[in-house]
Amino acid sequence: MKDAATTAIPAALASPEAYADAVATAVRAAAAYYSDGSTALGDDEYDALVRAVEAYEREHPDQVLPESPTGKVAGGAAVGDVPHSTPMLSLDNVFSAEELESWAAGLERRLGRPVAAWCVEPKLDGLAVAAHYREGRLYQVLTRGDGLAGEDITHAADAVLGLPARLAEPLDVELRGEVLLTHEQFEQANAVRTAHGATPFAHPRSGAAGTLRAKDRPYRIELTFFGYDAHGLPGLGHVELLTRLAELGANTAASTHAAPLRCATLAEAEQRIEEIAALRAALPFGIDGVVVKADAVADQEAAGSGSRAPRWAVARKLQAQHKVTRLLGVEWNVGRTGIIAPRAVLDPVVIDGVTVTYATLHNPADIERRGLMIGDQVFVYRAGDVIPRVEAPLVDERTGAEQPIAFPEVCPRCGDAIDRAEQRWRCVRGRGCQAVASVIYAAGRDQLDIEGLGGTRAVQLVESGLVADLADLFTLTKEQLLTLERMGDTSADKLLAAIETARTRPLNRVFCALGIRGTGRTMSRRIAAHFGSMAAIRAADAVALAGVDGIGVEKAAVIVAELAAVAELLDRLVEQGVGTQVSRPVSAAPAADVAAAVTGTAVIGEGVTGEGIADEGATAGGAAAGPLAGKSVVVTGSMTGALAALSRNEMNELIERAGGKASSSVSKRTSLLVAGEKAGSKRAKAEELGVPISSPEEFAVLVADFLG
Ligand SMILES: NC(=O)c1ccc[n+]([C@@H]2O[C@H](COP(=O)([O-])OP(=O)(O)OC[C@H]3O[C@@H](n4cnc5c(N)ncnc54)[C@H](O)[C@@H]3O)[C@@H](O)[C@H]2O)c1
Ligand SMILES: [Zn+2]
Repeated sequence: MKDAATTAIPAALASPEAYADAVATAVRAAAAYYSDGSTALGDDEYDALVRAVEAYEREHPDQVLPESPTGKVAGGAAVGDVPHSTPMLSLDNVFSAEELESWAAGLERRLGRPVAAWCVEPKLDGLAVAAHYREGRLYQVLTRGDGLAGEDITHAADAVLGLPARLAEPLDVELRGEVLLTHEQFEQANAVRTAHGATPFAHPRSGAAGTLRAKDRPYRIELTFFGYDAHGLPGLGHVELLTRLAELGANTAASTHAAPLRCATLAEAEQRIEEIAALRAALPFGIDGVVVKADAVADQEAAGSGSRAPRWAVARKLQAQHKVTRLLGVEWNVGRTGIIAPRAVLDPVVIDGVTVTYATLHNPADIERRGLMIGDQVFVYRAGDVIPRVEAPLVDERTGAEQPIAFPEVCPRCGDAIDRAEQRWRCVRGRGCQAVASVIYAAGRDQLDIEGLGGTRAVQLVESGLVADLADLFTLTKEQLLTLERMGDTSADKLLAAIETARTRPLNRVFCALGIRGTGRTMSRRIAAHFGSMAAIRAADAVALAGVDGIGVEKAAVIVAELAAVAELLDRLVEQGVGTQVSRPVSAAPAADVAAAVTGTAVIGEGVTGEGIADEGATAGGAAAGPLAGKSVVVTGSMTGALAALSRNEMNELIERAGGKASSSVSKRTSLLVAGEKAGSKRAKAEELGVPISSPEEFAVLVADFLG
């Protein structure tokens, strides 16, 4: 698990002025945060700032400013006028396993004995409320406020799911817990708000805060309650208390995948923290940490509480999933089906350990609803592997220099008209929009290598209606070609011959020609060698694809989806006998000779199904044996001698046919560097690491059998 607050921690505060500045910044941020969430600081930055302030105050106790946020619930920024029965406290934070261990050691020193048991539960990212029941009926709900007194928000209670108006038993109790908007409730809330002409919430927590405090809204927004504390149910350990809350009819985190767990040792607790952190992206609501509590009442009472936080519980913070950054621009990309999708270009920002540069904006209507402008400070959300998204602009932070976002007038790829009938805009050509681009790509040297099929011809073929996709190329007749302008007898014959040659290109080239996202030349070679036939690739699910070296679960899912989108094209290619070759000797000879050489290699027929193919394919792909078996080979510089005519891609294919693995960078694990003329830094690196180096001529001898 990545540790929180590793980014943007301010340097230690060096002077009273720097300290005063930091305090002022934190106070401003907290005021914004607890009112409407419009703070320009991410939680990580805020926490780092407060830690710097704390460190300074430890060194200079005489200089502590009265407005300092340290030691106060809500950093002193929230208020209330209804006193609480007992203070509603905050939680102390730890940011790493080491800090958690030293916190636990401190607690056990204070107790003078080991903690009897721990409870580990999600830290729900909403706001704390106290719900008062008399004879089992809910009569008052309060916010945390400054911890001593809160605001009365009873009016909002009936929109809070999981907070029953009536308990299962007629008790006088006070339930405490978190109110939040689940991801789904957040989306619904913003849909409802924009439908009413209101600005969308910047993120779920500020949405929950705003919703609880608002009165007389013309629409209803549902929220969710998670109970984790109570007054009036004495003598129960924490896990027992949670069970009791559920019995009474309140929702608790026990109803989720990240259920609270009682752990006998701190090691077990740490493991549960990891588990909950790993579940984070999949949970239907936001969490900003994991809470560790001493479970036993005796331990809790003996430890007691400070003015800001209990001593028997601590929050292990996770990195924030919302960050503020600047919207630098908007790009418009045209998808395979002609959908024109806007994408935000961001000032790069690290979210949960990953640098985010682009974020989805869904569709043009979405941009308008959110009222985004270029140059805006925006909230960006990223959870796990999902595509980051822009949630909302920080309107208060505008300087006046922001520019409106320009929407395209015509299709940014083909220049034809845009169909704006749906929320998602689309090029009027639909899939055809991409035809020219994809035909040119497919005909490229590293794909099908069809000579004479460059830009002008591709446009001509598509415009004439003869070719709508790759498969159509293989049904072209001479008569059809002769109808095209500037197409004579000879050029038609030449083009048809080049296409015939392309029909026998090995599977990896044909697969690469499809232009599936996430599968460049290297990945296409691996996929072809792994599956052995187009039919097997087409039948592969995400699990099977994830079995290919270098394809993770996430990428596998993308490839499966893309393959499904071109399934019909794949079938037509197979029907036409395209891509049924597994491998061929690479040759510097002209295309006609290559075609002749192909007949000597393994050919896997179409229509064969099942695992047999994959095995055969692996052998035919040469991965199992050969002079380079088990070796990782890097090529650099320009090739000479027998290898002179090979492109880098062909060199890589050669390496893999000879049993090796082609790689692009030199490391300790590199077995051999093939260094041609003008080899530079890779050669130096190989020398430094003691990696064997061979010349192109020596290498050609080594793999002579595979050269054709
Ligand atoms: N970005 C900003 O500008 C800014 C400004 C102020 C505060 N903040 C954020 O708010 C945090 C401080 O806020 P805080 O004082 O509300 O503390 P906190 O949110 O870090 O922790 C205490 C709160 O956690 C909640 N909580 C959630 N699940 C819980 C559980 N299972 N058991 C017990 N409590 C649970 C309760 O509401 C409790 O009051 C900061 O660490 C920072 O991340 C950010
Ligand atoms: Zn178009």
